[in-house]
Amino acid sequence: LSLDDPTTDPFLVARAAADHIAEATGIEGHDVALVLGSGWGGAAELLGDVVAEIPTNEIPGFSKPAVAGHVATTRSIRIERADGSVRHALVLGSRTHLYEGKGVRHVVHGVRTAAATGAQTVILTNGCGGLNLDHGPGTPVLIRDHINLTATSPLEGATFVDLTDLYSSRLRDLARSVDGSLGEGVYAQFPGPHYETPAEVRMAGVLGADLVGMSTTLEAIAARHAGLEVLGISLVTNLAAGISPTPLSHGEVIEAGQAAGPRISSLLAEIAKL
Ligand SMILES: Nc1nc2[nH]c(I)nc2c(=O)[nH]1
Repeated sequence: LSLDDPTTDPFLVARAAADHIAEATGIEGHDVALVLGSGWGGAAELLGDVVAEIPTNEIPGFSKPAVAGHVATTRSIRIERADGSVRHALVLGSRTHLYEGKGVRHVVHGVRTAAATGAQTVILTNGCGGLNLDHGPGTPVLIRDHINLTATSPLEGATFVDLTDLYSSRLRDLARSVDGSLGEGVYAQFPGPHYETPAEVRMAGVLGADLVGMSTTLEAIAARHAGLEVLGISLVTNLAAGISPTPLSHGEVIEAGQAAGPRISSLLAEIAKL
């Protein structure tokens, strides 16, 4: 059963992955899945008790992490809600970017696996470049809609899927009930791995984008196709190329991401508990 074999049904691999997760964590079904992008790493611990932590590369369909030595783990977290009910969150340990060249099936395997575990909701987070000066580095922004500039799709064959309200307005309202100051934006995914030129950033702005990144849109499409309700949140880690009058230092970008860590981690934990 390999995603790289075109004759393999990718949903069978997701099923095998979900069965492995149930067996390895002892949790039969998960309710919500989280994909933690750059800057969002601290959220898992605030969600609740880590019931189980398993090596991601032992789950069918998840290949070895790109970064040698970094053992990505997938965690099952028990969320106790205010009304005393319990939900299980699956925090996917690794994200495959399109630019890794492993193929789009790998990019969306995590969300397909999440759906196969029984999750009804997926929260996709990422780090991105911002086009608006009022959403500077360190600002979390709710994704209202996306522009997929990857020229590809995770769906195969005549799989026509409506993407209206892809980024659930219900979940965006819930997120704002946690933090009313949260803004919204349109996220454009470029293939990467290079960053945009100032001209490409200007183009993205003309097209209506507020945020530019290299992930999320393909995962969101696959999540919707798999029946998941989607919430997307970006952390503006830097102003996109050409937006800042003064070139941003890398140190400032790292510092802004780290400074935002505690705030966005507690924000995400509060939202996931709803
Ligand atoms: N495409 C794109 N992706 C990003 N990821 C991060 I963090 N910053 C950027 C950015 O400026 N552009």
